[in-house]
Amino acid sequence: MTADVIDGKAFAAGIRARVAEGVAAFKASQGFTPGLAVVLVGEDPASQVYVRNKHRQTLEAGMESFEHRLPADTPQADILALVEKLNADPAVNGILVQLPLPDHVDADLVINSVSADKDVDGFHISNVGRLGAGLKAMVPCTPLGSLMLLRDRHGSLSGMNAVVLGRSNIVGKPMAQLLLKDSCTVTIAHSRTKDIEAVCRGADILVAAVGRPEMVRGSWIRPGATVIDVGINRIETPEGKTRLVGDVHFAEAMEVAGAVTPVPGGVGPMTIACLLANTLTSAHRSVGLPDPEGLTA
Ligand SMILES: NC(=O)C1=CN([C@@H]2O[C@H](COP(=O)(O)OP(=O)(O)OC[C@H]3O[C@@H](n4cnc5c(N)ncnc54)[C@H](OP(=O)(O)O)[C@@H]3O)[C@@H](O)[C@H]2O)C=CC1
Ligand SMILES: Nc1nc(=O)c2c([nH]1)NC[C@@H]1CN(c3ccc(C(=O)N[C@@H](CCC(=O)O)C(=O)O)cc3)C=[N+]21
Repeated sequence: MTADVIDGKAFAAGIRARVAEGVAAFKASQGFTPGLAVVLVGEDPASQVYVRNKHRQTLEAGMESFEHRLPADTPQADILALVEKLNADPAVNGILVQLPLPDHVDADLVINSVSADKDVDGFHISNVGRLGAGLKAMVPCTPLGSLMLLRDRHGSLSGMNAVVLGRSNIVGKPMAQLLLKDSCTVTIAHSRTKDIEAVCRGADILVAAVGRPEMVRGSWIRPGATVIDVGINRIETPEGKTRLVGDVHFAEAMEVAGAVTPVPGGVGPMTIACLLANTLTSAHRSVGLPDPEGLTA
């Protein structure tokens, strides 16, 4: 049997179209345009591509995009001063500080200096706490996008066994919180997990976010399971070129799973679409409008 390929690219385009409609309605009723500010420190080439894509898609959704590129040796105080300025700017509804930050910068300090209401990444400690406590929060984009794909496929996730591979603050932990909120039975596996293959084989839903190219083999997957591959790994081919692969061995997964997200074209585009969705949500909340329909967790 061959698994279904979950088309994250197409799904993300649909989300962006809905965001664009929401932005148009927001402008008409409120008389101003929602805006997203992105702060990039340093010249990491992968980050540059990603930031450029975000900029283009933000404009396509009808929002304002403010890019702030700072040199890698920018003092921490200057970064904090920029964030303060963006916090106070009424034209800015969402703020994203691209990670990783250079070593001389305290990333936690910078993340928590962003106003929690404008924290469209959902990384601020009060959003982390709010999500954990089941309160209204800004939800991290990658887990939110993954959840949307799962809900689209299954409707209700209630009672399903979900295994999240990876326990980072930006993907693994918030993913587990969202699955728990949707009444899955959630297991979080990580580098110290014993017999990780057997743990994964118990999953109806397997979310891989480890950053290890093709670590999840076909034998790790329960027949018919839904596999969400968050990993983005650039590897060298035998011909000396590079290509992107996920944390899941795609060809093997296709033989066993019920559905698999590809890399590229799976979770990645959903992350950016959810960033735009979160920015619209933040604009709604800033003026006391109800959350936009179908774009939140
Ligand atoms: N598609 C998208 O939009 C995004 C994709 N990514 C990608 O997702 C992947 C994960 O990112 P991120 O969460 O930031 O990564 P981190 O490096 O922060 O976390 C990786 C996690 O995987 C666990 N892990 C590492 N090696 C193993 C192993 N051999 N066995 C079991 N667990 C292991 C680590 O365990 P421990 O805690 O024990 O060390 C850790 O919890 C990366 O490929 C990244 O590029 C990230 C963000 C967005
Ligand atoms: N504050 C912050 N928030 C983030 O959300 C954040 C971050 N920092 N730092 C880096 C990671 C990584 N990330 C990706 C988003 C989209 C794609 C994406 O669109 N990928 C395309 C392909 C891209 C390509 O071809 O290189 C795809 O999978 O189809 C990838 C990676 C967000 N991150």
